[in-house]
Amino acid sequence: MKIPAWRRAVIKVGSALIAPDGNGCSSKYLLAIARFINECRERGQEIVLVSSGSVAAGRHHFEFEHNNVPVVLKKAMAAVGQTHVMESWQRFFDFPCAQVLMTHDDLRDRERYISIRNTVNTLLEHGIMPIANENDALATDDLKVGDNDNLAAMVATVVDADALFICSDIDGLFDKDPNKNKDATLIPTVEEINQDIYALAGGSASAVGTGGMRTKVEAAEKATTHGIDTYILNGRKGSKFEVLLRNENPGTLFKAKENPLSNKKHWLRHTLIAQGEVLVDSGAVSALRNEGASLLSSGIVDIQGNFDRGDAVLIRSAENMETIAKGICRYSSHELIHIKGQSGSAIAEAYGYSPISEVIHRDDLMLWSKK
Ligand SMILES: Nc1ncnc2c1ncn2[C@@H]1O[C@H](COP(=O)(O)OP(=O)(O)O)[C@@H](O)[C@H]1O
Ligand SMILES: N[C@@H](CCC(=O)OP(=O)(O)O)C(=O)O
Repeated sequence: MKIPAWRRAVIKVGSALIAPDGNGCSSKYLLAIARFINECRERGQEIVLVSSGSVAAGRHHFEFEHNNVPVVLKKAMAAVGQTHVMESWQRFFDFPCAQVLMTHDDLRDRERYISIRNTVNTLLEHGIMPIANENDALATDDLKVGDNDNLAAMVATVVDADALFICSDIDGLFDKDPNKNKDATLIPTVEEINQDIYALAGGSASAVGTGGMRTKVEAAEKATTHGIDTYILNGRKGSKFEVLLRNENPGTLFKAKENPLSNKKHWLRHTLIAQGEVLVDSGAVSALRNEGASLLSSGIVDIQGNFDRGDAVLIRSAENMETIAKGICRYSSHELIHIKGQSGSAIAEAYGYSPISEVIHRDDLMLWSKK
């Protein structure tokens, strides 16, 4: 069966392919990937590469105890390794490549998110191939995406790709970890990513990989809800790229959702991290779910966590703790403690000012589907 046609794709290449020995870059597996990229470009298709490997490529410059690499050393490895990663890729191409480094902090800020999109689009318009990676040399844990599978899915949504190819050291998603189970079988197509699919996905077995299959399924969920077909394929096998060039499924295809989320709703759902929780009463739950209403202060029962104005929060039912929605809150947690449960007029009377009545405006709110 033929796979859906695509015009713009993100290809994610893991560390195990770039630095298979965990010590410097190797062209062993990159040649076949580069050939595929060249062929796609000749066909008029656009490619954005998300390349891991900066830490693995920079390791050999440092001395360290193998099981205990300090974070500061990893960042230094990434800084020097990133130049090797770029050099490695550029050698294969007659067209220029451009380095685009980002952190999660850049993606959750709406202006910087749009700025990344504009830069990448401009590079593509000029025939330059963007090569993205996390800015590991600078980012601290709370500013990071942390793995390049999720980063690649975010990049794919930023640039409105039609396809995401995750090249790994394994043929695709199996019904159990094939590195531990000889009888594992490949799942060629996933229509719906649910808890059963997550339950199959284990961690990484390699010394250089991050996240294993779990982060790949998370990435597939992010991308497919944006309408992007997502594939996991074995980047160690050059034949898999020939399969792709014949428009056939090279591994596991996670099918794109037919009714993708809008750009802003997707960003809210999959990129922003909730900084706290707002517990609401049953009236508010019903107004949010059934009437398309904004969240007003009168429906708020309790607040959990510390957050600032403009942070994302989860809205949960105080009755059964079910998550109802995620939204951008116009008040800080400290402000909400004072105005929770009160109507606009009561607040005006008590405090002598008229607050904005919507704590979370409808346009800044993303409903969860009902259990
Ligand atoms: N159900 C599964 N199907 C396939 N691979 C799995 C599964 N569960 C865990 N894995 C592991 O995930 C690994 C791929 O992830 P990872 O090592 O992070 O690679 P990469 O560097 O390409 O991101 C596989 O080699 C395999 O050991
Ligand atoms: N940003 C890191 C890679 C993180 C990562 O997800 O690695 P991998 O699982 O090999 O794709 C680096 O360049 O070393």
